[in-house]
Amino acid sequence: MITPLPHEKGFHVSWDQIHRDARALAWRLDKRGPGPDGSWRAVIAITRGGMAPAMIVARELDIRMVDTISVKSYNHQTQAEPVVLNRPDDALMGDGEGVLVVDDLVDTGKTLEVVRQLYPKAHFATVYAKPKGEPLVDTFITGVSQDTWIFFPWDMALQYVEPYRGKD
Ligand SMILES: O=P(O)(O)OC[C@H]1O[C@H](OP(=O)(O)OP(=O)(O)O)[C@H](O)[C@@H]1O
Ligand code: HPA
Ligand SMILES: [Mg+2]
Repeated sequence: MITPLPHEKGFHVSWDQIHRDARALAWRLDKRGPGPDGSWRAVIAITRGGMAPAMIVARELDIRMVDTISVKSYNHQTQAEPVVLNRPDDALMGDGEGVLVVDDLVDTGKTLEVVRQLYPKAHFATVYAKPKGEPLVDTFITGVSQDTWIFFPWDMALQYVEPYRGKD
């Protein structure tokens, strides 16, 4: 028996696409920080999905202080309560003032809700956002419908597909 997927549509993102979109996110955030020149003082990546976008944002904005917070919410497409497994030193990040928290996407917003409680003054940025999560994110690049599952390049591989004529 085939178990139906909980999401009707698939949005497949290539490495090239995530690179372009994460760059667009960085450019949108440029000079919008609370520093005297609009700079941000640090980036926190929400692992694991936020690590690639956070690296690209930090590179574009020339931010060298980069740390991670480990949050696990999903097992494949099944959601559980988010658990914080590891987080930055409080002395470095404080209440999040001047800190960019970066993730690949916001879906229901539960992950960002947990991280926001830890860093109430941080700026929350994701590359993609679904409608339920939008109120939890300050800046994002592309909106995707709630019934869509986003497939990232690190979860996919190039695969052979049967020619159309060979299917029946
Ligand atoms: O808005 P939410 O409904 O909370 O979902 C969004 C979060 O879920 C995914 O992470 P996941 O927990 O699957 O871990 P991963 O980043 O290690 O893949 C994704 O990378 C976001 O962090
Ligand atoms: O649409 C999604 N794609 C990948 N990971 C996710 N985690 C929550 N929603 C998603
Ligand atoms: Mg994640």
